[in-house]
Amino acid sequence: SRALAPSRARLPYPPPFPASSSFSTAASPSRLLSRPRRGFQRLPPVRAMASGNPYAAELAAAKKAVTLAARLCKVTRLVPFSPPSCGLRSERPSAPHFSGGSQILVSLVLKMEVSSGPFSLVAEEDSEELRKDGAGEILEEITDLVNETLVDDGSYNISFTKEGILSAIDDGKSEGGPSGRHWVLDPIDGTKGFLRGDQYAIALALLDEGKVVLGVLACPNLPLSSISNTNGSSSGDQVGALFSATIGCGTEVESLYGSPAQKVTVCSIDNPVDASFFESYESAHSMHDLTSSIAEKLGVLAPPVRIDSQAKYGALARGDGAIYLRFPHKGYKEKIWDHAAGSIVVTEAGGIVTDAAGNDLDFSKGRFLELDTGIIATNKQLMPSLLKAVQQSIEEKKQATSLL
Ligand SMILES: Nc1ncnc2c1ncn2[C@@H]1O[C@H](COP(=O)(O)O)[C@@H](OP(=O)(O)O)[C@H]1O
Ligand SMILES: [Mg+2]
Repeated sequence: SRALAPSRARLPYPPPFPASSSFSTAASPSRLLSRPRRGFQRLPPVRAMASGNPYAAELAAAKKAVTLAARLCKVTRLVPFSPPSCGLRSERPSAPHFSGGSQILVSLVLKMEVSSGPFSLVAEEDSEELRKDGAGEILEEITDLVNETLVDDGSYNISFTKEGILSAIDDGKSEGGPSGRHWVLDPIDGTKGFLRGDQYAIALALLDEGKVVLGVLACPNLPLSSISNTNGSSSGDQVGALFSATIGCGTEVESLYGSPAQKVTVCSIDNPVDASFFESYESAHSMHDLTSSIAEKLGVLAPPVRIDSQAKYGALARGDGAIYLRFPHKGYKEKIWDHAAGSIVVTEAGGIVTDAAGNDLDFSKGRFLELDTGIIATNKQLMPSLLKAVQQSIEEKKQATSLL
């Protein structure tokens, strides 16, 4: 086992986990994990900056948490060929490892870094599958993934047992709501994109008294330069973008692997003819026929840019495109973790995010959003004509359906 780096955790060790038996100081046995070392540096210790940002400490913790989770999501494992004498090959753990591992890591880092008040996390994963008979191996592998990511970073002199890992994932069971502070996490948003090797995001937001006050989006496969007029794939460009926004302080983007943060703003296009729009890659997630009717009414000429996950909100926030349209099929209920971080990243960049009736999104109602039909986002100039086109297209679709 490896020597652990000296602790840099801001809080006294051990951190405030429910059961003290849930962590140990010994690293778990190595399971031949390896990760791409793109010149990873230890992430700086989190400290509140005198920046005039009332959520500076929370923002720094959130950025650290999603950056570590993004590293975990890039892990490959070295396994022996068969026969073993043929050496080792690289293999990716399966998707549940990454999603569970990402949620656990974010939960642990936030708990270690943000000490004020009770800890509440509204997140997608729970431990039900991991607690089942026969899930021992996957739990062990997730535990190793988390511990090795923490050890590699070197910020924390700590290693978690399986019970500590289960308890960290269960921290995500909060119902959120209108009062107090709640972290909101999608540990891997855009699972389909993740599985295809396309776009995905680790999306983390903070609700304070029912309002989103902070959001970070780690987009490990998103090019750092604009993806306008592409399908979100990189053509040799540097990938790995980290968007961050705090209420009243604007939106920034930086490299996930370290670069100075730069302010971003939505595009200033006011003629829809010059606009392009983002939508889900998956037609099961958003009605492509409806969005094509909206685009046609607006006079948008460019084809849709279809990419997975809240990377769309990030791309919109830096002006890669002008409009985001999302219209799930009837009966689908949106979850807050699919939009909380993305929405503030766009609004702090000067954009507007509403439902199809033009109402602001309300994140204070628990784990789900209550909204009218769909979600749209664009700049202030285009919103009035976009809303009109949306409502006309929805009306036409309703009438066509009622005739069937
Ligand atoms: N039938 C459906 N309609 C709309 N959204 C759906 C859906 N099934 C899953 N989703 C949500 O759409 C998200 C992905 O959005 P996008 O299409 O923009 O990539 C998924 O996030 P996860 O991948 O985190 O589960 C999931 O929450
Ligand atoms: Mg999601």
